[in-house]
Amino acid sequence: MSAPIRTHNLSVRYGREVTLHYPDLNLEAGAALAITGPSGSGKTTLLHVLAGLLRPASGEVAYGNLNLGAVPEAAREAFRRRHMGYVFQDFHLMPGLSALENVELGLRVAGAEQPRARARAALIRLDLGHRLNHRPVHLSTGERQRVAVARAVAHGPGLLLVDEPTAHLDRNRARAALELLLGAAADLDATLIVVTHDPVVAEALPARLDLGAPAPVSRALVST
Ligand SMILES: Nc1ncnc2c1ncn2[C@@H]1O[C@H](COP(=O)(O)OP(=O)(O)OP(=O)(O)O)[C@@H](O)[C@H]1O
Repeated sequence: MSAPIRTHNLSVRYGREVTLHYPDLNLEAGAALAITGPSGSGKTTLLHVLAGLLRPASGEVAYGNLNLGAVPEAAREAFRRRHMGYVFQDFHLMPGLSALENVELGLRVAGAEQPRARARAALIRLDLGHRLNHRPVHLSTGERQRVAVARAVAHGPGLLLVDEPTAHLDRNRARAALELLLGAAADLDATLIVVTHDPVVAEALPARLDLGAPAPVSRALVST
């Protein structure tokens, strides 16, 4: 289920010293947005707020008719598990589990049926059929990333949140990672939000929110 995303008046506070204020977002269902800005401008923090992993000090995040901050934590978590996929910058794979088990675990947590078969299918779709039983330590960085993407998309989320997808990759692999994400989002008809320092990634997405600009730089689908 992909839904429009709207934020209003968002701010986040870390202790007394750091307060981050965000421009309002207004994304149509199925949009693709790059969040850019200098180090420390609050990109990852915004992704965490959009995922419901971090409570803002003020403001609202709404997915369609659901106001994420207004529902109890259990409902927020259930929504996150069913409808969101998150690819962390350093992947957050379980080191003791194989590629297949990592993706399967994500599906079990999401409450999906036939988690093993679906995990296998997701990995095969991402050309990892020959790495199903390898643990992360025995995979290349690009392969680990594909496992992380497979885990994020296998349950069919309507929203895919991705943090620095090309940070660890050379130019060719970065392009492949970008195509992988765009393809996965298109397959799912999902909204894609990507935090990135990489101009190639930012240019490939139709909408951009630049947190470092004096006033937010808006392209299609982002309103302030
Ligand atoms: N858990 C935390 N406790 C205190 N301050 C934090 C915490 N997480 C982030 N910050 C601060 O909030 C600000 C924004 O951090 P954030 O990681 O969101 O920025 P970013 O734009 O993603 O940076 P980078 O590009 O370096 O990853 C920074 O000043 C950072 O030091």
